[in-house]
Amino acid sequence: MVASGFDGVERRGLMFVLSSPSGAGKTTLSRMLIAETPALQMSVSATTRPKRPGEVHGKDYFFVDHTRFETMVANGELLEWATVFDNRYGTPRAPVEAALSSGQDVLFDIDWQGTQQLRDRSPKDVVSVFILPPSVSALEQRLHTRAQDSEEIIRGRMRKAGDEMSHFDAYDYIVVNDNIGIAFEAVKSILRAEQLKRERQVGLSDFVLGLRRQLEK
Ligand SMILES: Nc1ncnc2c1ncn2[C@@H]1O[C@H](COP(=O)(O)OP(=O)(O)OP(=O)(O)O)[C@@H](O)[C@H]1O
Ligand SMILES: Nc1nc2c(ncn2[C@@H]2O[C@H](COP(=O)(O)O)[C@@H](O)[C@H]2O)c(=O)[nH]1
Repeated sequence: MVASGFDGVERRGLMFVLSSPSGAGKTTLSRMLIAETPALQMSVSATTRPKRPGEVHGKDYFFVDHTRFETMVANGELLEWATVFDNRYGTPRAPVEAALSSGQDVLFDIDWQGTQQLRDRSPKDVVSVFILPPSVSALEQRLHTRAQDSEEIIRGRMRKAGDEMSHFDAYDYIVVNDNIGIAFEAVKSILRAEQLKRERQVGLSDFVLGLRRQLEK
């Protein structure tokens, strides 16, 4: 729990999840959120996919081989895991649990399968946002502009975009990422509103009772 700034009022950390078809912009939005919200911790996933140019082990992902990934699964080291685009991806459990128990919010950039697993485990603590592209042509253009995947990989990701998008209705919020500034403001507002939800603020009853007592004096 973390103090909310008022005597006796504390807040439980929440799990803020962004999902989207590949290229819709969740990594970009995640980086913007982390840069502007010092108290928000990014969950760094483990993956068996090859490192892209510029990616840093331990910052963008923990790049591991299949054997290590399966060991992490067998040892219960992952909070959720899934196969996405023929690679394995999973969320290391320990840093997330440490952050949440100290009242810190955690940001996840994970697919629909992982979101479902987190929701099944902690339905009250998960806030999920699905990011949609403004059009299919914009999505394809973004994957090309990012210039980090081969033509074959881009084609594969475009083929699977429809399937990923079909899960939009399991999410709490939907944001269309056309203008990045507007999409960022929308995502930021969702996070702020969810942080202020009554049920996340522990000790409110006593706080209000204290205010009422002062009024009765
Ligand atoms: N609103 C936007 N307008 C134009 N380009 C954008 C916008 N949002 C993101 N981009 C660009 O689109 C590309 C893909 O974005 P990003 O890597 O954030 O997508 P992603 O959803 O995280 O993809 P993946 O699931 O493959 O990791 C990047 O080059 C990014 O700069
Ligand atoms: N279920 C999980 N999905 C994850 C995790 N980390 C990333 N992802 C998703 O994989 C795809 C592809 O990512 P990319 O970096 O290779 O482009 C994307 O949808 C991510 O959200 C995870 O730990 N669990």
